[in-house]
Amino acid sequence: MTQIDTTIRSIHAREILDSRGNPTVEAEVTLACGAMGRAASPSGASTGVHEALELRDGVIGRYNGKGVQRPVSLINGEIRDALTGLDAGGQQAVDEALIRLDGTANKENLGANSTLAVSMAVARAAAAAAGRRLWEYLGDPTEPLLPVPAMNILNGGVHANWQGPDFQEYMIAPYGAPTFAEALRWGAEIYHALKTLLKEKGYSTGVGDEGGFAPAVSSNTEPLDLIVAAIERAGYRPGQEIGIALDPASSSFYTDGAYELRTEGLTLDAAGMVDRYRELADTYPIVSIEDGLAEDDWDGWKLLNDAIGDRVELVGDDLFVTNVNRIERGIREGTANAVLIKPNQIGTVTETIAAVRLAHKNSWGAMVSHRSGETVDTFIADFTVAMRTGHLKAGAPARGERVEKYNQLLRIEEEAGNAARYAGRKGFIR
Ligand SMILES: C=C(OP(=O)(O)O)C(=O)O
Ligand SMILES: [Mg+2]
Repeated sequence: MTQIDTTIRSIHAREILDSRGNPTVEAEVTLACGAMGRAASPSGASTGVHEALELRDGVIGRYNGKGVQRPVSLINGEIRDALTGLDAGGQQAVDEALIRLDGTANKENLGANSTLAVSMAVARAAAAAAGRRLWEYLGDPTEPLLPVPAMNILNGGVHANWQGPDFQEYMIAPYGAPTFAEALRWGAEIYHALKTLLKEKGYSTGVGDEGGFAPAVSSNTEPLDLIVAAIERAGYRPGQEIGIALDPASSSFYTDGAYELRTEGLTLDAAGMVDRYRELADTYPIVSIEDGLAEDDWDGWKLLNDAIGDRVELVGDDLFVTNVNRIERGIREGTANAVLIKPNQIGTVTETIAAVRLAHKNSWGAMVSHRSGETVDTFIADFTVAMRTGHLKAGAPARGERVEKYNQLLRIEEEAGNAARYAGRKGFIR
């Protein structure tokens, strides 16, 4: 049998638009055997200061400085030159070449948007050459684990232009469903029930960046009451069948030791925020809180983990930025019990896998995540199944760039057939 030649023959990048109408980078990698992989980098709005650099042109004029001509020409130049001739089947070696070429800890020379698009496209091309689906190629095809979708049905913070609550994301997690397909259906039904409820109450049903509604509520708890009512109206049991996950994204309302809850006219310190979260966890079926404290408030995080870490998943996003060095510190100091996994925070598939593995090795949760600025790229859906993370967040069960991830998971569940398992409540480890 002739060996399939997976040598990288050509790499091409172009500028495309993301879901916010901002330019982003798409890369195509073609192999000697003719197989091709295409992938696009997403982009955050509430980005952590410790994330790897997202390289943009910075010149006012073209897309108001948000252009990506530089990353595009880096891929079509230096990156193509360095990677051409390497074996796409060796993902780690290809990613190491990217890391070496960049030469900084934070992808400051090439930009994580450049490296990630290429890294993901390499994996796709290699999977295509091997005649395997991406989730099979990236993981163990005999153990596909379909994640609980944490669906963001009510948007606040910067994702709603500060018109809604201070907390950025209110998500529903249908862990009681028997399959992923059912979980998605339940979520969509609750989304529609919430829309009806909002209309009845005279709220706007306009949506934020991730497709959730963005009503001008008067507190950060009102969305929780609305969501519990929507769950019940759709015929499901809050707590038993559907959990609630929060991402306050608190770095965005934190300055110098003070958390400013503008909606409620209240300023709290870390201990005040911890009391608040404890109360919320006592009152509502909250299974997960992401970025409850700010990105460098390690002491505040520890307080929170000591207070409710035994019963609520506490996920570090801006705190850990998918970076093994920061995750290691978190594990050492006991500041959280889970990590959010965003591939573009670190910039290669291999480094993203390392972050998931480190979390799992320490019995921490790993929740894979989209960005608020997305494309229809579905890499994270396959990645979640392959890494068996048990949960992922990809926005509302509405809007093309969000549902495309969920729709891909429907395809995967079907492809996996009898081998498919739905993570259910175990998707949230606590
Ligand atoms: C998805 C998120 O938002 P962004 O992409 O804007 O960082 C988040 O904070 O988890
Ligand atoms: Mg977050």
